[in-house]
Amino acid sequence: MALNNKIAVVTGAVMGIGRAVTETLLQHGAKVALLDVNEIAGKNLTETLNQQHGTGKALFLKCDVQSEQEIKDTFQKTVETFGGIDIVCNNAGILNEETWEKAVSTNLMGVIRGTYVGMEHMNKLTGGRGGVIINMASMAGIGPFPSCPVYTATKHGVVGFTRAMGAASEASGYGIRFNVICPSFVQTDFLANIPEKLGRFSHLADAAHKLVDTLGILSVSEVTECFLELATDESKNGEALVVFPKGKTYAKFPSVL
Ligand SMILES: NC(=O)C1=CN([C@@H]2O[C@H](COP(=O)(O)OP(=O)(O)OC[C@H]3O[C@@H](n4cnc5c(N)ncnc54)[C@H](O)[C@@H]3O)[C@@H](O)[C@H]2O)C=CC1
Ligand SMILES: CCC(=O)/C=C/C=C\C[C@@H](O)/C=C/C=C/C=C\[C@@H](O)CCCC(=O)O
Repeated sequence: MALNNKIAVVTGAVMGIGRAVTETLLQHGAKVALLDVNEIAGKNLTETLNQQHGTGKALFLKCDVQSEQEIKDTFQKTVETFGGIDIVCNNAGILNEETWEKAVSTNLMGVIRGTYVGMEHMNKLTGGRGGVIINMASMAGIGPFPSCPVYTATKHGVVGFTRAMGAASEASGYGIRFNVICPSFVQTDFLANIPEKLGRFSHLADAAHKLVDTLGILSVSEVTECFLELATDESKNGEALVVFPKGKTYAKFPSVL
């Protein structure tokens, strides 16, 4: 699928990986709705992006992915502004083992909300034109991360949900591909103040930092390369693409049948 003239929604689009995905989409000729809770930074970034890529290419919409209504309203506004939705990147996520309910509501439920509302506009069975939904999980969605069990649970959930949606779409004829990206550590603000975010597991921060030293840290552009691959290769559906500084590979899962 070519990205030129496509319409994308990116959640958590104002910083880090989401910003990099947004900029990559714009560089490839797509229009992008940037959804984020950070309104000031979002409006400033969107003004800059429209100066760089042409007026009307980027649209900021304040949205907390914990709110079903805000997701519905901002996706609808995207359709009204740009004329449809072809690509959704459910990227917004947090790590906080103390306020773990918020992490579940953001990381897992936010992805489910964004997927289901995106489908309302994209599903070929209900008048949509199909497309691709790419969810942002983590290596912690593949292997258990001892310092953050709830974060691990949310990301395992995102991987399983996305793979199941890919299978459901193939069986149903939605015309939508569903894929998930599982990065190891990525150089963003997300990695700041980790011990405070680990709560009752803060005693495991040193081990986690040792893991960072062992695995290394990805740049956001290494993650956007994975996004581009999953977005444009129409053979990819139900895939989990794992990316480390040493390289990337499609996860293989045991068959239970
Ligand atoms: N940085 C890393 O080491 C890794 C990050 N990830 C995942 O990638 C995604 C993005 O992470 P980063 O860019 O590193 O984080 P970041 O903290 O740099 O950016 C996250 C963005 O999401 C927004 N956001 C947070 N909660 C939100 C909510 N409820 N509704 C809407 N927007 C919200 C923030 O305002 C921010 O703009 C997350 O899902 C994270 O779990 C996955 C693997 C590694
Ligand atoms: C200091 C870093 C930290 O404590 C938390 C980082 C949180 C966010 C980044 C996260 O999405 C990346 C996780 C990467 C995990 C890598 C490997 C896991 O599968 C843990 C494997 C542990 C093990 O098998 O020993």
